[in-house]
Amino acid sequence: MPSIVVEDASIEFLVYKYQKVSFKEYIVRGLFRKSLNPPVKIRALSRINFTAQEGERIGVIGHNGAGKSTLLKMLAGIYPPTQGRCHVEGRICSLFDITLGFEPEASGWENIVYRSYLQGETPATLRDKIEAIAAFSELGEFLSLPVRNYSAGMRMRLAFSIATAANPEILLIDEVLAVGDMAFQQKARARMRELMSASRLMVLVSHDLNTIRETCNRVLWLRRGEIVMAGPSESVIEAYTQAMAERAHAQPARAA
Ligand SMILES: Nc1ncnc2c1ncn2[C@@H]1O[C@H](COP(=O)(O)OP(=O)(O)OP(=O)(O)O)[C@@H](O)[C@H]1O
Repeated sequence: MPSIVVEDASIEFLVYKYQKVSFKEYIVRGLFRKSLNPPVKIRALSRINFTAQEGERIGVIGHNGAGKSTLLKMLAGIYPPTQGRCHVEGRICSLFDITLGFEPEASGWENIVYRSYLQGETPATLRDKIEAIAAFSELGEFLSLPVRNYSAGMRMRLAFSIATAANPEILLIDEVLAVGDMAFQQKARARMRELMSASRLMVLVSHDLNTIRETCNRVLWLRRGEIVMAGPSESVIEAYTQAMAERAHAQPARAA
């Protein structure tokens, strides 16, 4: 049975202020015996606790930089927690950063095969799906060409067609994807809806509160890496919108 258990999990990133240290900086900082490029700690998630079981549809909301994508990446196993524990049981499909990691010199067909294997397909299961993936992408003859020749939209179509062909137990989605042109977007939205209703556990990050309201039964509201509130979608969204309204109201007053 798919499940998620997150216990006291935190994630910290160490970032360096400068990508390169200029000669001037080298001299000035050397003069004052300061470290040339000291690392800065960014605490993206702080002591997160939550569990999710089969049948749950969890929405994650919050301001820019609140830690939503980091939470999703932790669940996908991309960022392990630097403290605490994150245990996810079940086959995962991650719908974010989907165009990363294509083999540019390989053809569209070859990329379908490589990626599908990474998603857990076997030669036997892929045999039944490969034509459907190709047809959904509508890339036709282009599938025989190296992916480096594709436009950004074509790459997105291919990535989306492959990623959504999996039958995951756990679906992790960051924002609603804008994929390809208008006609393809309609098709993609329908495919997303099918996937969402077929998945047994879903976590959706979005700024679109209507989408969250329509799709999720539980919501986590994050602020500066912490959970401010967790509970039934309607009550968390209401509290969040109220906090946003108060904030918008307070800002002009402060500026005045
Ligand atoms: N790979 C990384 N290296 C360093 N810092 C990072 C990294 N990824 C995220 N952060 C930092 O972690 C914090 C949370 O970022 P995150 O992308 O999770 O926020 P978010 O809520 O998804 O924001 P948005 O709504 O803008 O997409 C930010 O301060 C960000 O700068």
